[in-house]
Amino acid sequence: MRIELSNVSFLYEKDHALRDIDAQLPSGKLTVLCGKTGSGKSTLLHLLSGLEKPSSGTIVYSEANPRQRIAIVFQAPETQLFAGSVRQDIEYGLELKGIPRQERLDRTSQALAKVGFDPAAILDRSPFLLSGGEKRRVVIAGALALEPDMLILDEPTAGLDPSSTKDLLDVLVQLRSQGLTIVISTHDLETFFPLADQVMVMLQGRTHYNGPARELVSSPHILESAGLEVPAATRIAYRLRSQGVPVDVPVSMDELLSALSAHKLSIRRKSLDEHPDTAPNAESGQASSGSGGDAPSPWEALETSGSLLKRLDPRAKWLGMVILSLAILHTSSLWGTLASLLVTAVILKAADISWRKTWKFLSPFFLLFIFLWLFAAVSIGSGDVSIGPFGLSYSGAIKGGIGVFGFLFIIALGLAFTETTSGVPLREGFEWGIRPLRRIQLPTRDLSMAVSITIQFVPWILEKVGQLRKALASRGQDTIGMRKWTPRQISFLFVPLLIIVIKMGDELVSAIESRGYDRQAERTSWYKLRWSVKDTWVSGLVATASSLLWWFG
Ligand SMILES: Nc1ncnc2c1ncn2[C@@H]1O[C@H](COP(=O)(O)OP(=O)(O)OP(=O)(O)O)[C@@H](O)[C@H]1O
Repeated sequence: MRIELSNVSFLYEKDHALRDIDAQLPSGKLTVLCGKTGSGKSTLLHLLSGLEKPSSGTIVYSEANPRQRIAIVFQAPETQLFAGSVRQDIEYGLELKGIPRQERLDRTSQALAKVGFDPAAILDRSPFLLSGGEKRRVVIAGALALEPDMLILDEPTAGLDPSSTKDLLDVLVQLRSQGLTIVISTHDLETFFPLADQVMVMLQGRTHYNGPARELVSSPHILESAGLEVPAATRIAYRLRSQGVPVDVPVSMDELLSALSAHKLSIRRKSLDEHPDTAPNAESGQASSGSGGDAPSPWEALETSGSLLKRLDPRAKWLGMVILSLAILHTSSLWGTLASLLVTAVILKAADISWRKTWKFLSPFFLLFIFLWLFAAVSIGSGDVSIGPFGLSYSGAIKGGIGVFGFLFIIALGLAFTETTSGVPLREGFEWGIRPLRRIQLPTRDLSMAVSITIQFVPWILEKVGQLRKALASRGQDTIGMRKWTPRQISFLFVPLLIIVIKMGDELVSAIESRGYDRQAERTSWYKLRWSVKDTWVSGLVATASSLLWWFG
């Protein structure tokens, strides 16, 4: 499959992740995509696979139905495994395509063999209990079982040991020789340059270079100006050339070694003092001590810039959040709901959060809230309108609607709060608020830590849900919206999500313990709470708005 991109740009919210990309990905070739972190590689892969649409520009595929013909393997393999056994996991995509049972099993076994497994030994194992390298190969087998025309791999060697990496490279070389078009995003230039038919270097969302790897290593300044390290073999070759050894610039260490075998090298020993590279670096000895004197802590530096809400003292935000939430919950009229909507909108604007982001954040709650709304409006037997055995009451519908919208506004306020307050200020502010409870022996410090971690977990979990949805969609689901998903597919989201959350919780506990967390010991805070005039003004405004809502809403 051949792909042609013309003038392709992509925006997340308001920020450009890709700008004006023009490129061709030739059929049956292996293209390596590299660039510094954040340069737009993963975004480009999502566009190529059809999981995202360009904000502008066009992507033309040489075949019809590209979504069905392109398989993508994302960065973290654990986000793509969801079934109880390796076999079920790989067969999932085939089931969606309506492939009969026996053919499914044959294709699954063949795909597992292609990535170096003994199918009989692994088919019934739980994918969650495999090692990182094995999980990655199972995910690739799942992609290959779909018999795609193009395979896209995002960081396939990250976290793999050298022998697993070599196994993976052998698989890729074999697949390319069978005509598969392969696109790989990677930071591992040493490993993939020797394989690449074409290299695309990304820089700040643009194509910085597009051409053969050999030309790229012949002009190492291109890699350097993109913030990438020139591969070791290339650097050694340049050093040798500068010292009079006539070697061609290689794309791999093997190539360099075989070029060197033609030369008789005599290595002159230099004393250490002659080496500028090994001279002690006076500046490096002056690393910052961390105590920093009056220098602001990392959190303080972060929170003195950005939106108005970001610059407020966390105590002002906690107070505002609590009194506004109480006032919103107290409203009982449609006017009160409209006023709450207005206040929430103003706060979201002050937090610089777009409507699109708010909508995306709230949408997972809609189903639950519609159910709660119906629950408030519908009763058995009585009501203003009868539908079979059920009755619909207008007053119940209005009361339920007011309550449901109130909760949605409070969740949106929570979004504004967590988006503008990082972990430490959030915890310090909360701890300050509940400090009086220490007198009744309440463990306020543990409580504030638990609350701050839990609050920060919410956006993280939503992001994981998004990744899992994309992983399922990449197996052949036609839409990445939730509406066309069956309950079984939705249930597939929960097992891996639960595993990810439990694993994250476990790692968090180990991290806290390994840092010597002692509940009794006094703590030195990195972050100083500072109340300013602006906090007083904003708190006054929020208190006035909350009082008006309370009395007139
Ligand atoms: N879901 C998102 N919402 C908002 N911005 C995003 C999102 N995902 C990525 N970005 C931004 O888009 C830009 C490109 O990100 P992308 O993940 O494509 O880079 P990358 O080159 O793949 O990075 P890495 O090598 O670290 O994986 C970055 O500035 C990133 O912060």
